[in-house]
Amino acid sequence: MNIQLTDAGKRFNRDWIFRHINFTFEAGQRYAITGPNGSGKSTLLQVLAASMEPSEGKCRWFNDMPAISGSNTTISGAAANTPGNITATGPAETKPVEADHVFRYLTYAAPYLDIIEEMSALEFLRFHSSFKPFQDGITPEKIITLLSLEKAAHKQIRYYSSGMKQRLKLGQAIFAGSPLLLLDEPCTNLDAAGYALYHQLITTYTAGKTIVVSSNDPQEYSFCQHHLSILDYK
Ligand SMILES: Nc1ncnc2c1ncn2[C@@H]1O[C@H](COP(=O)(O)OP(=O)(O)OP(=O)(O)O)[C@@H](O)[C@H]1O
Repeated sequence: MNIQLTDAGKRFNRDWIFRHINFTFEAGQRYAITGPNGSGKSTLLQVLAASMEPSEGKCRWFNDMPAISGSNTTISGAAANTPGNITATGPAETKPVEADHVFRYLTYAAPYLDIIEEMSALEFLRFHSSFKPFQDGITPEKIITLLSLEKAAHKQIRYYSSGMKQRLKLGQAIFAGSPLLLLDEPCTNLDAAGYALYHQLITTYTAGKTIVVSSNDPQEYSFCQHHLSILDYK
């Protein structure tokens, strides 16, 4: 997934959060959006996710993945070209993606996005995979093991600690087959072992994905080749 911002700006009421961003997020590359608290990192991430429209300028998306394999089962009526897996089966092609369809191409983990706490982790992952398939060979059971959540697999998520919930959020986002991975403060509530797990999962399971991390913590985005400072667009 390639994302192009052209003279993009966002304001809430009279306050401009950022302005005049001309920037392209290239497919398969890793980006950090940095800046102090309240500077607009999460707002920009939401614009990239098409969950928020820019107030001026444009945000455009292009799917330049190779042709896609994998199941396309969905609960939201997604079209047949919904990404089911990042496995290449044909030549690459570049197609614009409508803002309304961008959600089909991404997964997003953020402190302000809720998970369904009435479900167990296993139920939640199975539910999620019914409309956004995981990568080839990855099952909900395997994810539980990789996240070291075996003992709590059947426990309702509402009884999870904050760090366990964050592991689950990361697993749901990272193991998906979709080409765009958006992470807002991905290590929130994680301990040292959680940080290590995060880096191991990024290293092992995100080949070919476009990743954008919004963060103040260099440990969260140490693998990103490109940095975009929000303060440069005030
Ligand atoms: N829906 C909204 N309506 C009005 N103002 C908003 C809204 N969302 C965010 N803001 C304001 O926009 C500014 C940027 O917020 P944002 O959450 O993007 O910052 P951030 O850089 O991600 O901060 P942090 O590092 O604390 O997470 C803040 O001043 C915030 O109060």
